[in-house]
Amino acid sequence: MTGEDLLSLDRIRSVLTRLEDTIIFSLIERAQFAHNARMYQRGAFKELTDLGFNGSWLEWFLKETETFHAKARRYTSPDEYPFTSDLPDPVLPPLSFPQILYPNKINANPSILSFYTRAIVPRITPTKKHADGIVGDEESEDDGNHGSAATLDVEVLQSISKRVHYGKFVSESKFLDKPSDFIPHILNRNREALDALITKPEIERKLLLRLQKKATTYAQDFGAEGELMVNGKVNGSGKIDVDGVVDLYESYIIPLTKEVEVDYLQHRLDGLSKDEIDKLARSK
Ligand SMILES: C=C(O[C@@H]1C=C(C(=O)O)C=C[C@H]1O)C(=O)O
Repeated sequence: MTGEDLLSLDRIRSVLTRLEDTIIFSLIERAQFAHNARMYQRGAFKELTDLGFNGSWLEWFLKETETFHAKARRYTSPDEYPFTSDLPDPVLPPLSFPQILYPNKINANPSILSFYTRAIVPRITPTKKHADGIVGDEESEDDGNHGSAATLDVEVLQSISKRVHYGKFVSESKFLDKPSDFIPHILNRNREALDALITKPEIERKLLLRLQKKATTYAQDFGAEGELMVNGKVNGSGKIDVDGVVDLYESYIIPLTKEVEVDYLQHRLDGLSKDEIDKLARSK
């Protein structure tokens, strides 16, 4: 596949569509376990502070998992971004990937980790509604499955991270399609104009409709039995908060993908001479 094929917007969008399934299925799996709020609180596990690690249980899981994956050269791939900083070098020589993206250091994972632990996990995990109708408190919302739940959290986070950072490929594709549209706004550092250029409302609308259908179907066909609270009421039919999946995309994943697109474009001319920029602007 040539660099041009790899940057085909249709091909890139088909990868984004496929990642919807990965994200939904990993959310369904995570939703089988309790919120386990302690897992996201720094210093909540004495076993970790005794080891000298002051982060949360999930941050420790990410560090341990990503340390191994880094040694296996996972993060030399242009579509893989770690949540953990200061990872070891790969034990294998890096694979040679075609240089498709313009060199950049954009990593949106801190934002992804924050919205996932604060807004998504509490919403998609079961809230026990006790016989007296009182929703469970933090203590009762812990099923002790801290290893299984964190393993699934890492899977969800890795799939959301891949999806959001694919915004770089989207931006490179749109930029090369019409550099003259973007260059004036990059030079003027006009984020608003760049955001308007990359935003495709119809694509977003169709995506959210498709997502609603997928999440409903998958939840009915693949979710485990169980009553979950959705917006404060027991949702006996669904096995995952379908509205929560759509909201995840509408309120977090799409806006963050577009932020990555604009961040990428803002640095797309870094290091180029005036002549090189003028040549790009004249090309299309
Ligand atoms: C990803 C794209 O860019 C933007 C972001 C989208 C998203 O995150 O789903 C969808 C359309 C655009 O507003 C695209 O054009 O496909």
